[in-house]
Amino acid sequence: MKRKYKIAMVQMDTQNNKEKNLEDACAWIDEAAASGAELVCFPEVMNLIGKNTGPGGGREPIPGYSTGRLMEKAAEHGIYIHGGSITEEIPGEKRACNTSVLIGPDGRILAKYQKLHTFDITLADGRPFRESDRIRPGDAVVTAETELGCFGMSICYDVRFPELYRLLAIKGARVLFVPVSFTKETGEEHLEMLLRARAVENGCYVIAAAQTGVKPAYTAYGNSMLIDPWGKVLVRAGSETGVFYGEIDLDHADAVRRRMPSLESRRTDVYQVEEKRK
Ligand SMILES: O=C(O)CCC(=O)C(=O)O
Repeated sequence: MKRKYKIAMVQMDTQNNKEKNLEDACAWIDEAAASGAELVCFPEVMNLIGKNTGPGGGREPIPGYSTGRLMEKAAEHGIYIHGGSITEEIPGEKRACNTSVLIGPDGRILAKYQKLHTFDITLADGRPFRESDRIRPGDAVVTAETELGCFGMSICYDVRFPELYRLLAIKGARVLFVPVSFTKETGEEHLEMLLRARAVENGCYVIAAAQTGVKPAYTAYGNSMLIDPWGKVLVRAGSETGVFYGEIDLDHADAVRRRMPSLESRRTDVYQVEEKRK
């Protein structure tokens, strides 16, 4: 297993033109691979965000067109790609899923995760935001054992539910994916705090590749971040699009867990976080 490697986070301003979004994504993968990144990570709904795509619009099966493009690129460069998320068509279902894939260096999908917590809130200006109208939540906690270590999967609003990340850590995750498309208002107040908390409490790296720019329903916050297991912000983007590089060092992650053994000090005789469906 590789203990130290370079990663790339792609910060995107995904709009209502799937072909352009994917062309941009592929160009960024080429750039990241050329610079030696072994893992390239994308934000939530990386392939299409638009008014006219309609409720659950732009959905695709997985594997399908968008994931296929990423799979080809992973195989071409022999790298891992975390596909942020796309809207997944579920046969026979009215609603789609908000789904992440992790693709291995041979171009195959190693893990698939469907967002567990749908973002249903009233925005500060009074407008309702109801992701569950078009997105059916998933029902599985997903980790992936790879040559780069064990990854834990999650998406955006999930970051507000610490039990999920505790479970991911208990299942062995050392690096947590949190692809985001946070609203500017909640991002400014909460994103860094939530990402750092999930990193510190679980002794894990957190990779949060983000959407930026003005979308039909909200302005995305940007600020892609890589956080180390001690809670340090190693890399932080602003509101610009592009590729941001950082390093994962699993020996450092081990050292942090030795220094602060909170996972080991849990009182499972008094309380327990439990996975209900496997
Ligand atoms: O939790 C938040 O404040 C934002 C979440 C969000 O935008 C999402 O899950 O799509």
